[in-house]
Amino acid sequence: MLATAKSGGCTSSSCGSSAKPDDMDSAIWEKIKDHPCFSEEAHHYFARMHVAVAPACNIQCNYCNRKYDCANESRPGVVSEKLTPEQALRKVMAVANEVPQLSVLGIAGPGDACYDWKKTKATFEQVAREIPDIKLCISTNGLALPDHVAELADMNVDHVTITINMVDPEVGAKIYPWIFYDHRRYTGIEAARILHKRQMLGLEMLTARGILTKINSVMIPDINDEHLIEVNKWVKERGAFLHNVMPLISDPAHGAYYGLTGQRGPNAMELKALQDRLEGGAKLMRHCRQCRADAVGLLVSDRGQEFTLDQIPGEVTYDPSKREAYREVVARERGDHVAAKSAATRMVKAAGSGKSLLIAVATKGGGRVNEHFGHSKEFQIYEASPTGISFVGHRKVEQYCRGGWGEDATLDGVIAALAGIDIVLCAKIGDCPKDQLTGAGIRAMDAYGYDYIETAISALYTAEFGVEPLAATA
Ligand SMILES: C[S@@+](CC[C@H](N)C(=O)[O-])C[C@H]1O[C@@H](n2cnc3c(N)ncnc32)[C@H](O)[C@@H]1O
Ligand code: SF4
Ligand code: SF4
Repeated sequence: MLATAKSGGCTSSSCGSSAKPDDMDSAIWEKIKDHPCFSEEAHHYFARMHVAVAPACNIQCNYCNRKYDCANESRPGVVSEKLTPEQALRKVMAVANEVPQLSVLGIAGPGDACYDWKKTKATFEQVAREIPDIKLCISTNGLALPDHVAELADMNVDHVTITINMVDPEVGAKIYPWIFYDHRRYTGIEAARILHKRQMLGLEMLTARGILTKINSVMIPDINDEHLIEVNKWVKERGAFLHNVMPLISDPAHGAYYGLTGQRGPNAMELKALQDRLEGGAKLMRHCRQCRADAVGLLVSDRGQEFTLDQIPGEVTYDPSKREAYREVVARERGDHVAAKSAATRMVKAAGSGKSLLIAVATKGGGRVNEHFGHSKEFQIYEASPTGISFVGHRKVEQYCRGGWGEDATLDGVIAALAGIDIVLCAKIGDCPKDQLTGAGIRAMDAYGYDYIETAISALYTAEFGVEPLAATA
């Protein structure tokens, strides 16, 4: 639960605070307020799980090879075991009993949820009967999507992700070697043209039904990076709710075409630079973790390996009590956090400094600086600037400290992953890693351990630029 919180509860300053952005429609807020992917704010509190019931796919992307599987590997398309809808139901109930943060069930392959439709539909129908309040979510390449939009609406699927990497078939032909559509295989420009038309049609149909759509785009340097500006315009015009520009993951060991031919992915700063250029267009998602098709838990930590079928009892009965109790705690904590956040933003703006800071935060959820430096498998990246405090992404790292000891080689990797970062905030850090970070030009501090992230950043920002912190009141 939120046991790491230093303070909480419904303080007088926070009572009645709502996390709903002022410019957001209440009906939309109701749909996203506990969806960790559709709301950055919600991802500090709520968890998703994917069930790998849809292995078949109707297209080939040059970056995807679903045959390669590794339990330690966290990337899309990877799973340890494929499930039948009945096994998936058992797993969802077992997870719901153990992970109180669970709010969303997604089907993200490992192939395509709309192409492997019968299993997707059977899974959703069975789960919705047992756990009616769970949100249902799918991820698709869009080719088969228009055939199923009406059924998605009937099943109350409020959230759909379409992967759209191009709106120009010339670009598409460099990403997709073939598609399988209407009982035959298409290649080259013709394949990309059909895929493009189906993706646009699917998006328009979802928008017409009020289903929230997130667009995933894989950023592939020199193939579609500049072109994603055009993609962002097209999807915004057709009502996309979010645009998630994700980096290509490319490694020859994964066996995908791009990895084998040396196509590189972007580094963290290149990704951020493109995302910054896209600001002002379709709203960006910057907190995607590119999860496995069997991921479980808060986005910050994948607990999927705790819930393989051999660890789940043969019969499971859903008990809603833990999820209900957690929601009550979150409702209180969240109001407190919102009030703290707006006070922090005011402080940063009032500092009147023209400068920016890039800050890496070690956290295990709840919106607080509450993870030890050496235990972190990722850092959440925030930018404090004259416009306020914003979440700008995350950097995955190898856990530096295992069993009380830190490996120098691992620390070198962590430092490399933190390139461009000014300050690291964590709950605890030893002298040795702190000195090495300092040597690399990155300051690390644990003075703000267990504070809300934004509260810590505002105190740091004002201290940094020589302005007295303002009273954190409304
Ligand atoms: C595995 S796919 C499953 C859903 C569906 N077939 C699709 O492509 O949207 C989930 C997401 O992972 C992305 N993905 C797969 N392999 C990737 C890679 N090597 N690098 C970055 N993203 C990748 C896909 O583009 C898609 O957005
Ligand atoms: S559509 Fe999805 S599952 Fe199919 S090849 Fe592309 S990334 Fe992989
Ligand atoms: S891959 Fe991204 S959008 Fe999908 S569940 Fe993970 S964080 Fe959410």
